[in-house]
Amino acid sequence: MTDTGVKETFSFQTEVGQLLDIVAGSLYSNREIFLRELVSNASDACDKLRYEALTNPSLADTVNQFSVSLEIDKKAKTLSVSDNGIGMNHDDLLETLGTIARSGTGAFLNSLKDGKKGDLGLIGQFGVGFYSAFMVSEGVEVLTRKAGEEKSWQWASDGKGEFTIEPGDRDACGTTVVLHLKKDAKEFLEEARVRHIIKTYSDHISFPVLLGEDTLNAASAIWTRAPKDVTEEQHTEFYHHTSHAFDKPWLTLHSRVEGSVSHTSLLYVPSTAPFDLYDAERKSHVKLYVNRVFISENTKGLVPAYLRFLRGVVDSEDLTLNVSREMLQSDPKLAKIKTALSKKVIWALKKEAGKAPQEYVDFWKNFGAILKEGLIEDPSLRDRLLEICRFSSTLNGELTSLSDYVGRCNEGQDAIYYMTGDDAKKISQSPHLEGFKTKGVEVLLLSDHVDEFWLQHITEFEGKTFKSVTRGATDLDKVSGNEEAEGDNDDAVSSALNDLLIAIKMELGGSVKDVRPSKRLTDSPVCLIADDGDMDVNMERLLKQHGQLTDGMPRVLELNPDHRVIKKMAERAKGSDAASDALLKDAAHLLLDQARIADGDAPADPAEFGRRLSAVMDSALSHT
Ligand SMILES: Nc1ncnc2c1ncn2[C@@H]1O[C@H](COP(=O)(O)OP(=O)(O)OP(=O)(O)O)[C@@H](O)[C@H]1O
Repeated sequence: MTDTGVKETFSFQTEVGQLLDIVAGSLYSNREIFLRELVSNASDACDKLRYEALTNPSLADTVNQFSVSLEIDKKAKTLSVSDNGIGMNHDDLLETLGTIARSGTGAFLNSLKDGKKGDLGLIGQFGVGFYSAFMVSEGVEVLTRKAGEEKSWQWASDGKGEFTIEPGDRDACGTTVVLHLKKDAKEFLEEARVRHIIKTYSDHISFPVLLGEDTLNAASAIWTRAPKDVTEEQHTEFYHHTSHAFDKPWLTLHSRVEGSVSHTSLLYVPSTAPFDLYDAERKSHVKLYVNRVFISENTKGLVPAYLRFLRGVVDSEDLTLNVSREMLQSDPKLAKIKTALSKKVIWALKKEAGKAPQEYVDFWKNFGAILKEGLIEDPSLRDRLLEICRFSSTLNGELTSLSDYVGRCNEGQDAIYYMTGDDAKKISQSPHLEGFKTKGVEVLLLSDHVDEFWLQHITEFEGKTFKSVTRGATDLDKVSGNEEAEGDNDDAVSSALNDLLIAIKMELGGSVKDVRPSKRLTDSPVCLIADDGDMDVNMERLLKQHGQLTDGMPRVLELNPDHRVIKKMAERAKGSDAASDALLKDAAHLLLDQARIADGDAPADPAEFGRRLSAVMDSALSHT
């Protein structure tokens, strides 16, 4: 849309309208945060201009001493926030101050839609940026001029559905936001109140925040201060500012590296999972600064995708300032910083896991699935990552490390047994685990999608191979365990079962790869397994879900020789002509469907399944 030079009226995007209704009507107790949001925007605008001016020489003379100025006018009952940053033109105003810019706001609205209406505490959790001005204002004006452009603009709204844009009058680039305070918000005309708010929430802003002649904040980039000089509160505020988060950082890593690529990093691990963690883009959120000049929010190549939960900043004086963001991404120095950061973070997590194991479990529940992507993507740090991984297992409800698992291995056990699936609880009840449980052999229960994939890359840990309990033969015989778990004698089993195995195999034909006696079952009659070298059952399910596979491969059906049903069927198969025994044939199909159902799949042919079930029940009832 282009400007007409006169006053134009626009409607807010529907979502903004909804948001403003909530914001304006809210009695949100923490409403002073509007000032933090406006100062934060002003500081971002200064950062943006400082960066633009680096690559655009025509902007050089717009770069002054950057600052954010507050002005209180008691008579007019206004509070203004001004900056000499990048400013906005007509299109910017339309695009940004009328629509939802920050993704967190969208998430906030969605959460209200999800039935949590009235839970206004969430405003604090998500932050609503510029629109929070309407918590305290009956009207807001924005006077702005974009750096490098001649025209100025005035945006105005009472927050009731519409806003206007008209030509304005401003002689330098930057933005002034004027708040016409509501009657119940006069406290924000008090200097002492304003000073206190800035000190509390905006002390970390690296530009001076001025009230008259006074600078209200420390005005030095927080990461440049000595770690011991930064308080926990200051970290929390900076974390909120830099990552638009509203929880507390779980872990703060502040350090300086001197060397071929010197850099300072101030990184935070959130205590709650950010909402975009599983977005397909897998964006990093660590800000890059070169010599205190803000370069970019999501620099590719600075932080590996598997550490995308990190927030904070990295500042290096050894990167070249006047190259484009794109060129910077392929700078080998950036790769060095990335490796150093990755090692540092993994090391710190390991330390934390040892120091506060319970808290580490909470961290793991939030970010473990993301961190495990590194097992695939970062072979150089794979071993260190494996050390800090935690897994559910059949031992108890607790998470375990691989070292602890290996420490508990039974005599003769040379494998780390695992089972993958969608849901840890469901997997834990799978028939495949019966033999392992009775024998007291621990099995890892892996329910993150990524598990199936890293297991393709990693075959062993501390000399023990990873082995799926749903694939290939079990080698449980070699493992010592609870005596009662030892199966019946094998020879007797094979002679009694042989005819049944052949009969079932003939009846099921190509729908199974083989039919074999099982060593992993104790309670259930059957289960399906993948043959050695075939794709694991869960992997096949995942690929099908993602449309990358249409037909699965036939599986091996394992029968429990000690199960009553199997024993009876074996007797029957011996005594009669199995090929013409309708009941035996139906039972063979039912067993296959039973195994499929136990895996969470549907019977191959539901109609036939129903018919066979009725036939078998009819027969059973007729004989009792
Ligand atoms: N003082 C300002 N100078 C220049 N642009 C501004 C200023 N204040 C706001 N804006 C523009 O308005 C947009 C919306 O601001 P808002 O605070 O609602 O969200 P945001 O700051 O973009 O959120 P996020 O920082 O999460 O991206 C900003 O992205 C920016 O483009």
